[in-house]
Amino acid sequence: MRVLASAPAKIILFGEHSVVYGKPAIAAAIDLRTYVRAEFNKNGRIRIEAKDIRTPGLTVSFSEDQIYFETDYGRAAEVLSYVREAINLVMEEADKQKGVTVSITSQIPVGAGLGSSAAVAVATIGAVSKLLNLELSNAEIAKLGHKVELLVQGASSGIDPTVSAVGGFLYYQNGSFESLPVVELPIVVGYTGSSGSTKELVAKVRKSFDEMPEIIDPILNSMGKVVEKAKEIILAEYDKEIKFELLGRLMNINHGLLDALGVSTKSLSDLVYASREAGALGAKITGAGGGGCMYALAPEKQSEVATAIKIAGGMPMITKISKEGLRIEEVEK
Ligand SMILES: Nc1ncnc2c1ncn2[C@@H]1O[C@H](COP(=O)(O)OP(=O)(O)OP(=O)(O)O)[C@@H](O)[C@H]1O
Ligand SMILES: C[C@@](O)(CCO)CC(=O)[O-]
Ligand SMILES: [Mg+2]
Repeated sequence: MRVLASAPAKIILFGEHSVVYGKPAIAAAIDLRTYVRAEFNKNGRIRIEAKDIRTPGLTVSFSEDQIYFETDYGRAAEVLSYVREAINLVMEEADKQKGVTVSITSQIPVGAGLGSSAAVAVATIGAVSKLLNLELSNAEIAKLGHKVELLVQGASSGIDPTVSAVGGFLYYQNGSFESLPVVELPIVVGYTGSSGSTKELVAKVRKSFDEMPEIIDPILNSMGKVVEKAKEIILAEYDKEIKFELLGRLMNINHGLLDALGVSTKSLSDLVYASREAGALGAKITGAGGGGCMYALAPEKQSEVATAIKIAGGMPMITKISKEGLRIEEVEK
């Protein structure tokens, strides 16, 4: 038997980082996907084929007629830890230990704030649980995805695996979520081309919080307030124009607060300011930061903002919200 599952990337519209401290956040699944194929194998081992992930810790040295490869196996194995933990949790849940081969292909840039870790965990849990005949709802898969992120990262709010499993537009707080009506947002995502590790960025914010709680706590509280206000605006019966203008202002405030937490970089802020100058109503980091992506809200200015992002050295992506979360694509008996 073979199963192919897929799960989407996400953008965090408002509230990354503060969501780890129990504040609310708003996120949407987008139309970039990670595909995971799972099948039984005969050798009884877990085999992971990650087709588009770079191997860290690889050193190659050349002499005239020979090539030497040295691998830091610890670092190479670490990169697959989201997939390994996802497979282990499903096997524990099913109370079965089987030889399974998992093969991954992904459209989502890695470490770029678009939830590649959550998508790979959710698609793996989806494919392997179907293979083992375990009937799990998408909400249960989201919980297992959250466990995977906690095991690998040490800290995670759970918003990324939840939005990847459930899809659509979500308001999330402390493990509970509410689906919001899908507003077609005219956004442009800008990718700096560099990456940041969520585990390290969440740890960096934690360190500042522990060292200067009297300064960091009010910033996190403000972020929570920005999210509450954004939800109010999304649900209000305003004209689109007013809605976008207000949401744009809140995005700019949220970006400033993220910068104050120390998770922006020069290239991220360059893309943010270039987008605003090209007519975006708002622009901010999306995801953990430290590199990766920002997004801009640019009604009727999407192509101007995309060009400005390109000129500022980034890679623009015009994406749509994906109503669908985890999807079982194929089951071959
Ligand atoms: N296609 C893939 N195959 C295997 N592992 C992957 C794949 N994509 C992502 N990962 C895992 O996820 C890690 C990146 O996760 P990380 O949480 O740091 O960034 P992100 O999820 O892309 O961004 P964010 O968490 O800010 O949304 C990679 O180092 C790797 O361990
Ligand atoms: C930085 C963070 O808030 C979002 C990463 O996409 C981490 C988390 O919520 O687990
Ligand atoms: Mg992640």
